[in-house]
Amino acid sequence: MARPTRSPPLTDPSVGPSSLRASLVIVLLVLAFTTLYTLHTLEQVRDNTVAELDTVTELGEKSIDHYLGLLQTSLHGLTQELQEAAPRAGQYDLNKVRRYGARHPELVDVSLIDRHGQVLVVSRKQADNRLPSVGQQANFIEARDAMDGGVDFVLGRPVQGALSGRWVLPLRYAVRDAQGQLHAIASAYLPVELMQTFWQDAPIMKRAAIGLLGDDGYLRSRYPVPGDQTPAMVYGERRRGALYRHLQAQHFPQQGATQGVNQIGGTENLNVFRRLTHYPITLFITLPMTELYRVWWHTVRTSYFLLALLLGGLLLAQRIARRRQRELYLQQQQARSAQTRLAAIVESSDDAIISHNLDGRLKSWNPGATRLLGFSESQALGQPLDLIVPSDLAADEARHLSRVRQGERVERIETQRLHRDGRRIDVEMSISPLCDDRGEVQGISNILRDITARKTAEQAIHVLAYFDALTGLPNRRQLMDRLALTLDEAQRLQSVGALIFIDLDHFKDVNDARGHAVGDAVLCHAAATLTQLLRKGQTVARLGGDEFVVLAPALGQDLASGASTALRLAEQVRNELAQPFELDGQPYTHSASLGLSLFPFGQQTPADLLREADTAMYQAKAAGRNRLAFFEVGMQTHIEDRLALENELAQAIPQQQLQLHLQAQFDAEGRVDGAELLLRWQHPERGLVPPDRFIPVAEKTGLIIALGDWVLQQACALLVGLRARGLNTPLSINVSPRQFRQPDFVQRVQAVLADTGAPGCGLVFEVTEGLLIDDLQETVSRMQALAELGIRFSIDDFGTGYSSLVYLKRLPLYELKIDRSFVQDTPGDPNGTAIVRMILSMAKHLGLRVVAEGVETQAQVDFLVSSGCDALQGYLYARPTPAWAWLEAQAAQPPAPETPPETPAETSPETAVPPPH
Ligand SMILES: Nc1nc2c(ncn2[C@@H]2O[C@H](COP(=O)(O)OP(=O)(O)OP(=O)(O)O)[C@@H](O)[C@H]2O)c(=O)[nH]1
Repeated sequence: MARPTRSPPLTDPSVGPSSLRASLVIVLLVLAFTTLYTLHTLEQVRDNTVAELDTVTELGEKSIDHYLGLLQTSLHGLTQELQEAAPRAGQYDLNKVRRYGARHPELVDVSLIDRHGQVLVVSRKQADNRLPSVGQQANFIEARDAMDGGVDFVLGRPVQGALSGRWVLPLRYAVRDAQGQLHAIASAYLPVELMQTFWQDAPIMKRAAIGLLGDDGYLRSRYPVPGDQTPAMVYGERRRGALYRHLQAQHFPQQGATQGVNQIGGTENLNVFRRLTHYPITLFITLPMTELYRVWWHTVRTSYFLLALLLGGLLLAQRIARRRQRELYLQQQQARSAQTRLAAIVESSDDAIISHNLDGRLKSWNPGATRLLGFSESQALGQPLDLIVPSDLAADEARHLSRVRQGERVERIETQRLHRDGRRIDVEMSISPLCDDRGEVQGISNILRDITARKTAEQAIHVLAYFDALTGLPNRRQLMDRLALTLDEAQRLQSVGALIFIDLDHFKDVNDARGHAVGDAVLCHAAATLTQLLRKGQTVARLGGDEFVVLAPALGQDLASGASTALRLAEQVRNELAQPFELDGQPYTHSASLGLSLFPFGQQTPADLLREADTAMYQAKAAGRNRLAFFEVGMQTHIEDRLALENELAQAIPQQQLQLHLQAQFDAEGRVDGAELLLRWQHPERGLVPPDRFIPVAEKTGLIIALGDWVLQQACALLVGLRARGLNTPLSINVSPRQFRQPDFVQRVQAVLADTGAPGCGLVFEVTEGLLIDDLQETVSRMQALAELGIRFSIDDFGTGYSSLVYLKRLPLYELKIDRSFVQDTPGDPNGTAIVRMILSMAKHLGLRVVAEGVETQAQVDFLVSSGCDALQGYLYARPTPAWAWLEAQAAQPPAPETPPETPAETSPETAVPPPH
């Protein structure tokens, strides 16, 4: 494992200056943008408003200028009329003034005033007919001064009528003499309300006001007049507000706009103005800035709303991003500290913690791994995993790794790893996948724990628990375990095994005479001797003291064969133990008594079996020691006898103890129609051994092959003898399945026929139905091969096996032999009779000859002959006779005998029974 390196400390980006800076930048940007936008839009709104109001002032100026022009022209007309009609200066036709006043009802008090201010005439009738003087009135004086300066028309500042109390605009026109000197002034008053009607329909904005401001600083008109202002306040005072100050300062410019605090209302207003073309008056529209702002707000509020949304969104996004960063920071911090902790744990762990990539190259290696496996980190890293995996465990390892590659974990398995010095170390191993963020397996980690000490302890415990300390052999516990398993298996497979209980004879004496140590050595020697005798699957155990047990399973498939093998094994054990040996140069001999029990029997338990063998061993001790005893009563004798028979049968052929007997078969007329050869064993001590005793032994031991060959030889020789004597009697011999199935059976038969010169057609091979069951195909082809040599086939003991027309049809058969058990049942037993009839009918149907075996009574003969049986064989006709003697007897008889042959001297009395007719 690479050493943990100190990583630079993590800083929380969500609380750092950069985060604050980011927020600040956003806010500043938005503020800057907002300001610029505000200024820009405000300016736009202002420009638009100014443009809009300017259009209105332009129109207003034209119409008011025109209107005043009309008034001026009208008054000019009056003055011309007065001048032209005056015979001399000052002698004016005052009626013209009155008539003019009557024609212009919109004008209040049309009058003519002399230059001193004395009213000469006034259009409106005065109550007392007195004409006042206005010579002291400021606006008269101002007008006269202006007219003296050459101005003809003066639109004076508003005044309140002395009589009407109405505020009016004085219009004055100069009446001059022939020299152009001012002589009189024609006056008319225009009510300010009349002027206001001009503006009522003007397209100006709500809360805006429109008006006319004279260069003298007095308003000529204003619409509307705010409710808190009296006409005197509006028209009677000289203006001091921003507009007038601006006009004054700018020397009354033609047009323009200015902003400032208004005198009326005291509000900050935008003033747009245009000077009348022909009069010293400026038309203005004044609009409170609040109205402008309102319009501006109306224009921009959607944008501000969107902007606010944007800002809110940005701040929210930034807040979320900050939170994310914080979470990430915390996660990283946790991961970092977990990593540090893990690295420390890995570093200090006693376990080997290693990892490798998917190609099996080692990627990390902790000090624990160095301690456990001897390789330093630098020696191990980059090396293949095989460095530490024993080659015989590579397949296991590959299996584990393929599971881990699928994402599984392999937990706490016990295995071994290679140390640098080549030792194998027992380890407990857990393997886990190392996955990337997406869960893909990128590597594999191994945690290896040294379990050598535990294994050694387990081993020691196991040895103590299951092995005998002195001899190292399995002890009683282990024996009982194995016995239980073996017994189960034997019961399942139905194979016979044996348990041999061995107790050394007089072992106590060894201890007493030579000491315990020598006694121990003797026990070890016995253990070694027994171990050497063991075959695969067999167990020898020491129960304690001088008691040993040999467990030998699967000695045979049946009791007889199992028992005889067990007996041989036990004899061998006894023999070997009885062999003299040396200990420290001293010769020793000892013997042992053996008890033998076979299994499985019924519900035998391991304890039963051990007790039985023990009991048998005590019998052996009681019988004089150095011997063996079977637990089963009578079995020993039986087995011993059978073993002896096996040995003796092997000698029977070379010692010419076998004989061939012959039993003739007769046809319905009592003529010899054939003969069956029967094997007899004439034992020197046992006398005549019956075939049912030695044939099974021969079958089991394989001696049947040799016996079969001998019989075939003899039969052929006999056949040749018969033919030499002019007899064609066919001879039947029994062929055992084992003999028939020899791979070279056909060749052997062929060779014997050739050797002896016997004709194949003189031989009938009797086979049992059992032969036909296994591998029918092979049987058929072999029979056909033999049939080609002329040999015919007969099914022996027909009816006791698996009769089936299927195979009967397929076989090259010559005859069927009805088993004696059915023949004996005829004609009395209806079942037997029915079976025999059925066989006869079937044989007839298949065209086969039928021979009835075991015919003993005339009633049977009568039944069989009447039922169509072809040949009869049995004691009623002839007992088995030594074959060569029979041959001689046959040769001596005249040919074509009508009656069955006389039985030879040694035959039984039954053979003398007269033949059936
Ligand atoms: N040397 C030695 N002797 C042992 C050990 N365990 C038991 N013995 C002795 O073995 C002897 C067993 O004797 P037995 O089998 O009862 O009697 P025996 O002398 O063999 O006589 P038989 O069995 O009747 O032929 C006893 O004297 C035990 O003390 C051992 O581990 N070592």
